[in-house]
Amino acid sequence: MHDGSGRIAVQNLTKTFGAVTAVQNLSFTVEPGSVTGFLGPNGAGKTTTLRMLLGLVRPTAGTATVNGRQHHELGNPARVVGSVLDNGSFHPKRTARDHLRVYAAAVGVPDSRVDELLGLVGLAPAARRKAGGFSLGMRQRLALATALLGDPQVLVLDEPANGLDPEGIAWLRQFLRSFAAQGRTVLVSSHLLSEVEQTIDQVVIVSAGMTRYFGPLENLRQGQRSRVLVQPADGAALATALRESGITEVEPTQDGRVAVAGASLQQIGDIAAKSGIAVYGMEEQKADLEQMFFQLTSPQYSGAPIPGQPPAGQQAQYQQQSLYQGQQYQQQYQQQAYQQQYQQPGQQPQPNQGWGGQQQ
Ligand SMILES: Nc1ncnc2c1ncn2[C@@H]1O[C@H](COP(=O)(O)OP(=O)(O)OP(=O)(O)O)[C@@H](O)[C@H]1O
Repeated sequence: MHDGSGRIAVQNLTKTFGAVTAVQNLSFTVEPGSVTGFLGPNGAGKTTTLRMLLGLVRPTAGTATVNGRQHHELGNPARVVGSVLDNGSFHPKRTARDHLRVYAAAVGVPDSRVDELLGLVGLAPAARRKAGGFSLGMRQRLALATALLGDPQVLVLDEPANGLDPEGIAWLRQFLRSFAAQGRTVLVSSHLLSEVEQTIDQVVIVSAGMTRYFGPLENLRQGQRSRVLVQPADGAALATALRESGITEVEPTQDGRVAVAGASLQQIGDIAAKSGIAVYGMEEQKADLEQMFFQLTSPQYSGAPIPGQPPAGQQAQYQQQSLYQGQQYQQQYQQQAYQQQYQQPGQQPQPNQGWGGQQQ
């Protein structure tokens, strides 16, 4: 028997297709009661992972389970996990209603459920139209209705916003949130953070078939706190003055400015004025989650070592959550770039770089 938890657990999952490693030692968990985004660029291995979770592809190594069981062990899987992996597998001559009735019979639910779901996904007016003439967005809605027939505890959707109009996207967002609010589990893939950012509360980020981050989206946001870039006459003196005032997140930037986190423009200006340090400019940099996402996933394209990626074979321990880790790797990466910049012939560190040895 499965454990009924609604938990998705992916452990050390690997899939190779000949010479192509689509998924490499991937580990993450998805808890019930939340909407989890499964994010990564094209070709990152999202669909392959979901297909392994749904028993459509056999893993080369590792496991992907729902309720502690692999898909083929779930009994009547449609009652446990509903999924939309593609939206084109309808008999083109069959009406939406007939399509759902065929599946309802297979799952073992009454026809009344079909009409209920047609209404829920907004397809009631098109119930007697043939699916072959449906738009992409209508096919998405029909696919979702099919996934929901068995009233599953877990919903797995691959790029569900594809083809939906803005109204459809807003509806889907609302629907997924209320589904999760009932204590159910939602895993939804996308290659665009902006597309799912308002829907999800947890996130799994993959790149080149490997887990880059998983945990609350909020942690990722906090890691991208706003900061103020200050152009002072004397960076070292400003850093000292700020630290003496209890503002400790201060570091020099590559362009000779001072980056300050955890303080407002006004606070910094007041401290500088009190200490007699001239300030020629201040700029507030807002947190940019998209940028963070891009930094986490872009090495897939560049072939560069992935910051935050543990050495091969240690990914199971990498696991999650720690944005702190992510930040560390990011900083390490930035520092390397910084060092490389000044290692180039003819370039010297600027005089106000690295003061106080405080850069973290
Ligand atoms: N059946 C297959 N045979 C060979 N290679 C495959 C197969 N399925 C997937 N791949 C390869 O595995 C890698 C991951 O593909 P996958 O479709 O899982 O990525 P994805 O993250 O879902 O991408 P997208 O956002 O573009 O859908 C790609 O390099 C892809 O070409």
